[in-house]
Amino acid sequence: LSLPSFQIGRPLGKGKFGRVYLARTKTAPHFIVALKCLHKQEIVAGKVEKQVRREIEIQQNLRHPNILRLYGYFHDSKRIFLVLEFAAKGELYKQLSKLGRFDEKRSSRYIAQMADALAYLHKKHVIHRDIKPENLLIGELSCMQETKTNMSGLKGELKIGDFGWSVHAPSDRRHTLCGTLDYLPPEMVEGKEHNAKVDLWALGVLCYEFIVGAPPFEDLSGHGATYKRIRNVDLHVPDYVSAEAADLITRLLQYNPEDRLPLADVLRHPWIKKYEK
Ligand SMILES: CC(C)CCNC(=O)Cn1cc(-c2ccc3c(-c4nc5ccccc5[nH]4)n[nH]c3c2)cn1
Repeated sequence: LSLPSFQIGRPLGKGKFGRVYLARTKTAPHFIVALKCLHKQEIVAGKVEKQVRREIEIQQNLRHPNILRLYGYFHDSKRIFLVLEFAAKGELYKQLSKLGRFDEKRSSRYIAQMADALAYLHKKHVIHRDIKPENLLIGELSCMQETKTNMSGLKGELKIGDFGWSVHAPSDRRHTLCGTLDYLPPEMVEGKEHNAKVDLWALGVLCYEFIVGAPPFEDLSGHGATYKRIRNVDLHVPDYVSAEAADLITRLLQYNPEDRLPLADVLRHPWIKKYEK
């Protein structure tokens, strides 16, 4: 695996440490991949060498349909190249910005896929800690998967695209900084120690944002106001949201991490089961 074996295509986006390009292997079978180029001196300057090694280590060992694959990596004197899975339908948050919000069927299927991926991660003692629309991609469903997993009529399947990826796309809806604020649970806002249940809180925030089109505690008057709303779990569910969806959101957005609905129960929740067929 090395650079000359790839034909490089258009840029797909800018990650935190570098750019991502559409790429294809020169020899048959022609694999389409997302090739991410990291600059070594940026990693050294950013003192993130250990973090990048750890993220590569983690992502290389993960195998789940809703987690973006890292097929491998190679480097030359100045750069590290990550050979990542190509998600055919691109970045989820662009679809969310375009549509404003998703209907409950699509939201339910996406939340079920996220719960499945998080259950897999937690079993491997990986806490994601950064679940938000900017880190999610939408893949292509093969016709086989379409039938097998009853995802008929769904627009592709979700892929958690990062373990350290933030896009600085110009059209991003929110300033990257406060975007990260919206998904923080009370225990992290209050600087207490946290565990895997932070992902349950984030799943609740994600579910709300899919259906409503904005995160539940967003307060454009500033960080302090958002912190306060998170700490007070100041949640207002609009009345167009179905009772089952509101029930799942409320059971996840619990101040006390121990009170949050476990992933196994999320996957059995009526709002998830009702769209499974
Ligand atoms: C920090 C590093 C060591 C961890 C490894 N993970 C990443 O680098 C995370 N990452 C994933 C990407 C990424 C970005 C975009 C895509 C795409 C993609 N498909 C598209 C289709 C249409 C329009 C845009 C698209 N982007 N597929 N796979 C991707 C992968 C960028 N950074």
